[in-house]
Amino acid sequence: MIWNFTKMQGAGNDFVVLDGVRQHIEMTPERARALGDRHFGIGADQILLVEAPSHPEADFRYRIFNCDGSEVEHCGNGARCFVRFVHEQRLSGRNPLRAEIATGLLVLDQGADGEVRVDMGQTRFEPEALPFDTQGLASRPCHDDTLWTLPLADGSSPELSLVAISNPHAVQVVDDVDAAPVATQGPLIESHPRFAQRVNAGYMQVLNRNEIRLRVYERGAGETLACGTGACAAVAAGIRRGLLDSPVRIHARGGLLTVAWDGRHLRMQGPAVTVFQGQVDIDALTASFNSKEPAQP
Ligand SMILES: N[C@@H](CCC[C@H](N)C(=O)O)C(=O)O
Repeated sequence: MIWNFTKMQGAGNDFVVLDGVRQHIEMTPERARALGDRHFGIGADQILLVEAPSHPEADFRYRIFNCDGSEVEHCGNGARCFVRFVHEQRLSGRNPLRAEIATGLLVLDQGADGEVRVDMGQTRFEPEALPFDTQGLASRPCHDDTLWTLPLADGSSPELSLVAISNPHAVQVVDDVDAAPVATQGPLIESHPRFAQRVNAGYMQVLNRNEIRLRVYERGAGETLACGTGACAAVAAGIRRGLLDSPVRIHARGGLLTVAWDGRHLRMQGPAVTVFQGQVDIDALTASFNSKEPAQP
């Protein structure tokens, strides 16, 4: 079966975007893994699927798959690419657009400058929202936030802010984001058994009250060049810790995002770029991906 696709990126966080309105797309974890693979597939951090909505107030349903095949609740950089895709493919001329995600409705607006602004929906901070098992763990109040100390197998014990932007985030503050142990400690946090649905691990360096540097080890994708929901989580955590004031400029390795927070709504702004379009034989691709040698231990 041949699928048309579009390759897109938002601040270097890259996507394969599929129109599931005009073509029949049956996504599976195996197909998402094959599409996302950087050697056997097209290569992407996430696969985005645009479908007809089930919610009466939504224009489209927006589904997200990590490159490990897991379907997830939200993707901020992907949300901006979703708007550009819908407009460029002439699926709709509406602006703003309303997109249905697993946890509710997003409102997305493309400006004349090409930047897309997203109202990121509900934000929660209580451990059950991620969920995170706090039993027996040390914590301390920090301004309006609660920091949880999580002992890890590498001997480190980061102090984490918990934020759910529909998807789960654990954010820590570091002195120098370039020296942060993202590649080694990130996976230990991501798959820690206290996070029953795994977690995105954020590392934030505060430059001043309106500017941070950020790296994120993403659940199901590893470190990406930028993470939109991670940026929102870091800003909310930084404001709750008393370190930041809205709006905040976020320097990720792949580009610049801006996030504003009024205590209720998080609004994110940033680029969304089409890279190329193509066609893929999904059955042939999945078969060749599945025939590769298993990774050596
Ligand atoms: N890159 C994304 C987040 C994608 C989902 C995330 N890895 C998860 O599993 O929750 C973004 O821009 O927000």
